[in-house]
Amino acid sequence: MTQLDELEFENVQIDRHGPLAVLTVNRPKALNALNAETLGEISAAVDVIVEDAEVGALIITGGGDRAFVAGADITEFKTLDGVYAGRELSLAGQDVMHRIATLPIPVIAAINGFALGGGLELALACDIRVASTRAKLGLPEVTLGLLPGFGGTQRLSRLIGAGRALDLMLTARQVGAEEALSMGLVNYVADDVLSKSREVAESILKNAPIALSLVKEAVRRGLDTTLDAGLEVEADLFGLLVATKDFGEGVDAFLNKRRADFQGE
Ligand SMILES: C/C=C/C(=O)SCCNC(=O)CCNC(=O)[C@H](O)C(C)(C)COP(=O)(O)OP(=O)(O)OC[C@H]1O[C@@H](n2cnc3c(N)ncnc32)[C@H](O)[C@@H]1OP(=O)(O)O
Repeated sequence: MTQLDELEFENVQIDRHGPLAVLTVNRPKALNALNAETLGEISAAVDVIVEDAEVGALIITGGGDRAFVAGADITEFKTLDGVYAGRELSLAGQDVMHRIATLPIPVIAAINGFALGGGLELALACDIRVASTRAKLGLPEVTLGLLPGFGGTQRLSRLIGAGRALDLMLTARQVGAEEALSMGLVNYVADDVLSKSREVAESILKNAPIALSLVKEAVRRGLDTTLDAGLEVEADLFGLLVATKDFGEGVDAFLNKRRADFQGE
């Protein structure tokens, strides 16, 4: 099995800091635009991260000091011909975003600059978004005669509501970090986005890992169904957690006024 530390890619860099992995999309000359190679590398990296029991949280960020990710690589659009090729590109991008969204560990987008088009869609696939004060976020696909095809039409509407999402998608305007915060598009704004993301990750990592994973699952599955069905999912997952050793540890730690030592069991 490939180890995380052994991975070597052209456009993606993985760093490990104990239980925290940092995935950097690293094509600064193209503002980290997602060409096919980079999408494939992100996907491969995520596959290895999911297998690595030592990794408890992931931060995704962009290389260089200007961009998180400035979208899908527009230079590759020139070779797109026809409905079928367009649909395949969209499905391929959606698949990568889905892999990130369904990772069993918390994922934080450290948005260190432009997060446009597929770049914002990448951030939307993460659980928590931290934006730099210099960040610019938007879905400008209609300026190219496209729509956000890496999950943006669906995830943005679910996150901030259809009205706000349609405003961003139809005007193609870019919003700064403070406006993004006010509309719930990002969770935090910080000067040092990586350090803030690490701080958020560390506070998450104090908690029980299986509980974190099932919180994600409950929210994700609930968004795709009715309230009644979502409440069923919640009760099922709650039941599973009550059967974990970590639940016993958490309750015992509370009652004995000590810090819990969760093992992910
Ligand atoms: C399903 C998903 C669809 C999509 O994601 S569609 C794409 C959505 N994204 C966009 O439309 C954004 C495209 N980029 C821009 O509008 C601009 O860039 C910025 C506003 C982000 C920054 O502008 P400035 O400061 O003037 O920089 P610069 O000279 O345009 O960019 C530096 C280099 O980066 C390349 N680049 C930027 N974004 C992309 C991209 N999305 N695809 C391919 N290349 C990109 C440029 O071309 C250029 O390169 P060079 O130095 O060789 O001229």
